[in-house]
Amino acid sequence: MGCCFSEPVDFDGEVNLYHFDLHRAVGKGAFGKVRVVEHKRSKKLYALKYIDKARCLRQKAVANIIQERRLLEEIDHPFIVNLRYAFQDDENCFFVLDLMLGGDLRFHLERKGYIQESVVRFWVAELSCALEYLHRQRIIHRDLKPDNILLDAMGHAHITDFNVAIHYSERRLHTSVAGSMAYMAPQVVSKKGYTWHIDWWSLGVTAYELIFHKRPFDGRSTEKMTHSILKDPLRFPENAAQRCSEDGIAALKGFIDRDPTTRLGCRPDGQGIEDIRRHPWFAGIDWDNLESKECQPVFVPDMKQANFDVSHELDEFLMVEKPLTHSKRKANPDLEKMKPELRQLEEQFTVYNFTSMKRMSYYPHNQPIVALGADMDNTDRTMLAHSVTGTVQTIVPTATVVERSQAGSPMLESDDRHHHPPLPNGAYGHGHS
Ligand SMILES: Nc1ncnc2c1ncn2[C@@H]1O[C@H](COP(=O)(O)OP(=O)(O)OP(=O)(O)O)[C@@H](O)[C@H]1O
Repeated sequence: MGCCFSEPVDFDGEVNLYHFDLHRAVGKGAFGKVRVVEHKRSKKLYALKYIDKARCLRQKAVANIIQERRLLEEIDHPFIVNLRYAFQDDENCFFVLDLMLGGDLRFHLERKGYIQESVVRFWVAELSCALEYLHRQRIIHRDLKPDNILLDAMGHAHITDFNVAIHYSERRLHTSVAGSMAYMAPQVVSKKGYTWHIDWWSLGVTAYELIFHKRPFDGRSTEKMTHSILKDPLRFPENAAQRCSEDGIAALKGFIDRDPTTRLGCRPDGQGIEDIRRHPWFAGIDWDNLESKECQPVFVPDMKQANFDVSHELDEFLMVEKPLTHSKRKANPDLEKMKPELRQLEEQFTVYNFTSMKRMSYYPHNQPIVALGADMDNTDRTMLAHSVTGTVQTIVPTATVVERSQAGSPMLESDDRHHHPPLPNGAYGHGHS
């Protein structure tokens, strides 16, 4: 959808939606859509995630959005979906993120039925680098699962969705229940206190699910699920040997270890990544080239078809949902007259522009991390030509709609931020679908 606003765009002023051309919708989040955008001056492609302020207020998620915005500002890593710009208009808050045209792992799992061990091993290696980096930045993701891992057009894996991520400190353990139940570590569900070790458990559960298309712990109610996570022995399907090598099974057992002091990746000195690098499952990984994205991914997404659920844009096409349009901000909004949460968004969801602002760390001893750059290479541009062309008004679906099974809605029972009302199933969350 091109901009019909005739005034020239002020690229030297603060970044806003007029700096971008809007293309296809590629995903749907809890508070709005995700669509491909092109920066009008640099011609680079990004993903625009927009958050409907009114919906965000109704679901009492303002603090989460601001927290996500702040955390993303501190992060820049090759295997993380990095923030490039942030801004707001009167209706929405916007995140402009690295574009991932390869789809999320839930999509691929549903499409394929299960994922080959060698593919999962490669992703786990890349994701291990990202997790080690996050933990060094003192961030716990808390919601690692196939839905929150996105592939770029080449097939490299990236962590996204920092909705319930938090900073940790050595001084206290967290007790809030946050994340998606099936992937929660025993230390989360038991409420006895946890820190960054929990992300390695979730990575293990994710890898298990991708290989066997089955989760290791399950239960129809919160109680049964909690019991399963705390007590059920880790079992593997009967045909496990056909899908996974002994080294692979050993690595899964290493990550899905109830004891965080012996869990793979969790050495007390923070050097657990060394144990992963040395683990026989990863023997074939060239770790030095891996982090610089010089290793060829084992699975390359098929870019001739859409790697996302195309029904998202049908909502707009059929006018079920209002399409996103460029709109000018009201000059000088009266903060005094605003609802407190709206005012908080107005004041705290500040503008971010990676080209002019250094990555901020809220921890003084951490050096600011210089942005790595968000170059969209020619491969991505070609992919766009194949799969993301067209404007929202003229879009017709080009691929079969794949049913996405929900992996359990993310939930947050917060002592870290604010309280969220219980969902009908008794879990706590902010109404994610
Ligand atoms: N950077 C990106 N590039 C391409 N697609 C993306 C990108 N970010 C998100 N998407 C797509 O949009 C979907 C929703 O995004 P995301 O999970 O970040 O939203 P959310 O509001 O946090 O939603 P939820 O918490 O319900 O998962 C993703 O599952 C993915 O398919």
